[in-house]
Amino acid sequence: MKMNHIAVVVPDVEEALGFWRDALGLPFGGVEEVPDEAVQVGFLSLGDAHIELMAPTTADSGVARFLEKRGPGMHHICLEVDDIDAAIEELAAKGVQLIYEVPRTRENGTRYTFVHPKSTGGVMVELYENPERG
Ligand SMILES: CC[C@@H](C(=O)O)C(=O)SCCNC(=O)CCNC(=O)[C@H](O)C(C)(C)COP(=O)(O)OP(=O)(O)OC[C@H]1O[C@@H](n2cnc3c(N)ncnc32)[C@H](O)[C@@H]1OP(=O)(O)O
Ligand SMILES: [Co+2]
Repeated sequence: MKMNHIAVVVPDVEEALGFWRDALGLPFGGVEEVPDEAVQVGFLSLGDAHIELMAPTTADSGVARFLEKRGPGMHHICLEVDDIDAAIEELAAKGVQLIYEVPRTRENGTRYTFVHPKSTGGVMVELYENPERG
């Protein structure tokens, strides 16, 4: 298992690049819309992991509520697993609450789910199926 990304909620991705790309100098991969999650995201490279900047695109999403309630800041960490179905089964059997019991699939084919913060002591954990997995 390895760290894939750390996600930061921001009001505006382009504006947040002023620090993460322009001041810190992290390579930026461009802005993408993720309609399934009602977010606009921008990934910046950090070694073989990433920073994911995330801005809500609707007012009634979990991310919008997070921004409303808590303001901008850390939203989740994303860990890579080799087999997301096995990981979900194993975690569920241990009483861990998964947000998507059936993994969602991103446009790039990456399958993912989230562990509810209530099961982790308050840190939302996203699980990505290792995109290099054969
Ligand atoms: C771009 C795609 C993908 C990627 O490729 O990386 C992404 O990263 S998409 C990221 C956005 N999508 C998600 O976050 C989906 C999973 N999240 C959810 O389904 C919801 O946000 C939630 C976690 C189930 C919360 O539901 P919500 O309807 O917002 O309820 P509340 O606002 O009442 O929150 C309940 C409870 O949980 C606390 N909370 C919410 N978000 C977080 C968080 N990120 N980290 C820690 N805690 C969080 C919230 O504070 C509430 O706690 P209490 O107030 O103590 O009840
Ligand atoms: Co993420």
